[in-house]
Amino acid sequence: MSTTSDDLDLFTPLFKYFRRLPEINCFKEAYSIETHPTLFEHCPITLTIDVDPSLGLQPITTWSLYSCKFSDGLYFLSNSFTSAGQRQWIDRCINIYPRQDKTNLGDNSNNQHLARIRWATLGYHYDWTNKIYKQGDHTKLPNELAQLSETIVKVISSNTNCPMMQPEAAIVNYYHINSTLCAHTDHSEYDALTKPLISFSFGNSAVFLIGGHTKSECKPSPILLRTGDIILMTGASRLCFHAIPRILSDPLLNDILYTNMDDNDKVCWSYIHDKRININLRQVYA
Ligand SMILES: O=C(O)CCC(=O)C(=O)O
Ligand SMILES: [Fe+2]
Repeated sequence: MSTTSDDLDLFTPLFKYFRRLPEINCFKEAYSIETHPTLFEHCPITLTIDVDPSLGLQPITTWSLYSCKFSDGLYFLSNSFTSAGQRQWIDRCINIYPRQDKTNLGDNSNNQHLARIRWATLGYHYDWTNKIYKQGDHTKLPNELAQLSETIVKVISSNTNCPMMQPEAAIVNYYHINSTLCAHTDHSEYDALTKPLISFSFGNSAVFLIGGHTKSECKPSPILLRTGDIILMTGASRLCFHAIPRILSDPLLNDILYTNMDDNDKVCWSYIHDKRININLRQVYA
């Protein structure tokens, strides 16, 4: 069968390109406010609400919100976490969230297998084999995670046309330096597909590729995600193909996160210094 231009896969070649590109070039070529300022449109934040100090966030006046001109409905938010706040979220992802049985390892209640953890699900658990959520397969979404995503979505939606979202399911992804995440869309949220998906990055950096609704619709755009960055997928971007072709070792990570380490910080640093953690949250039901 011949391949027509309509079904030409534009995603995989770029995935392979970033998979192999020297790290220094990844930092230059993946879009960031510093390297590609014209691709981001600054959205002034006008809402001021009291933010619970336990969420590890900076005052809202310091947050920088941008809409991404290369992907309709995609928002990028930086400068919203304090360093101590990021350390606290990394600590939870290392010491609390993986201690349960909904992980790639099954039961990890004693956290003995942390080095081999790849994902943990919270709230409604995603069934990776059948690509569904089940009403009965549910544990409580940790309060602090629900509060964090509600706070951020509230601020973003008050300044954009992004709808509000009730967080019901979270996936925590753990990446080693050589890990990748293949191209996919997140479409299992039944009747909540008009609701945004929010995604937090901690630890080392990543190249995040976002393309179209099919792999052939458009060439994907590469975004640089660093520790503390947040992206929100809403509107057209909510159902776009995306992937992580590359984790990048961030030379500044120690300075950003772990100056003056106490004993617990040392444990966290020994894990995160060569990893990246992503937490993403979705509404599942209407
Ligand atoms: O690690 C990331 O930034 C993306 C994760 C993701 O796309 C997913 O879990 O569905
Ligand atoms: Fe995804």
